[in-house]
Amino acid sequence: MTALASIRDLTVTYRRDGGEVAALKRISLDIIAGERLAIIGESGSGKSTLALAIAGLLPASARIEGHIDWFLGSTGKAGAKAPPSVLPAISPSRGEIAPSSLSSPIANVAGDEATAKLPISPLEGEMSGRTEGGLIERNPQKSLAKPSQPPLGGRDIGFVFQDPSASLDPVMAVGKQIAEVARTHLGLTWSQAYAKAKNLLERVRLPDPDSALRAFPHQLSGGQKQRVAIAAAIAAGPKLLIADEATSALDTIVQAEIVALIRRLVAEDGMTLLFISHDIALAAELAERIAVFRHGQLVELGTKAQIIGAPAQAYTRTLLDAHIGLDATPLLNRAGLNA
Ligand SMILES: Nc1ncnc2c1ncn2[C@@H]1O[C@H](COP(=O)(O)OP(=O)(O)OP(=O)(O)O)[C@@H](O)[C@H]1O
Repeated sequence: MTALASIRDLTVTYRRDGGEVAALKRISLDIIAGERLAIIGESGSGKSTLALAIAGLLPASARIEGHIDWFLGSTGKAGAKAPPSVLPAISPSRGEIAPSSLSSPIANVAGDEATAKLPISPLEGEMSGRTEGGLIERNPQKSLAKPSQPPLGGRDIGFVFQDPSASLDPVMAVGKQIAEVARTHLGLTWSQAYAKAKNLLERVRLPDPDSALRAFPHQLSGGQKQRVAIAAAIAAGPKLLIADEATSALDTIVQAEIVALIRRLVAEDGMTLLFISHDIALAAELAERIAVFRHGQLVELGTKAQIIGAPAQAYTRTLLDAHIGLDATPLLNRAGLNA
């Protein structure tokens, strides 16, 4: 097992109303290549902040300490020639990956500088010497590989947000939105990119992909829009797919269908999945490992069986106890649901 990303001592502090909010406190965590890792915790525990930090999408108001080493590997595209712009029509304010994410501000560099850390904070050199707080992963994956170049948002990392309406351009046909990602990152012609978009719409099981290509987001249901957002997120063949509360805005049946869809696509494309949810039952349906966050700290990390069957922390037990229906038949196992 090798790490895709190795997060060390990650601390994120937001400036707000003249004060500071510590959103993440010295998080150390490996994301293993090919795994499905769920991040769970109550509202405000820092889950989204972690996702944004990994994707290099934190706002300028965030102070970042610590570092993330990436190991995109030989099949990684870190060395590939990157086009100058990424998803030009999609802005971070609408919840998508933007040109600012061309490289993570918290990542190491390769080559001779492989062990050097990039400046990680607007207030440079703020590596904390504190040791208290946060759970350090017991058996972090020791990777002998040199860190690779930081990932390119939209190409190496696909991001699916909670609200598909906010992440899709309302005045652009969905086919073009997907094709644009493929064209930008894979260097395809428009006609090749549209063919890819159609194939992706088929893969995410949108009915009538030919007409769906020409549809605008408002003509689609919430679940269909999320399928389009997922298609756009995977259009460039990212190694890591981050789904941040990607099903929370959907009703329970559609939620289960989208979870099933994500699981299928991740398996088909060999992606690593970071699935962020406040819903421990949903996370348990999808994840192989679960990391439990509370108040910006990683309080427990283990396999699904460990976390669900024998949680070590009282907080994890509370989360489990609070979840009515965890023992019920998982929605995904019920008949009639389509991925
Ligand atoms: N842009 C921001 N500016 C200031 N504070 C922020 C910002 N984003 C998040 N926070 C604060 O950081 C803390 C962690 O927030 P975060 O959104 O990461 O938690 P979360 O676990 O994803 O919560 P939720 O499930 O409600 O989305 C919270 O106290 C939140 O208010």
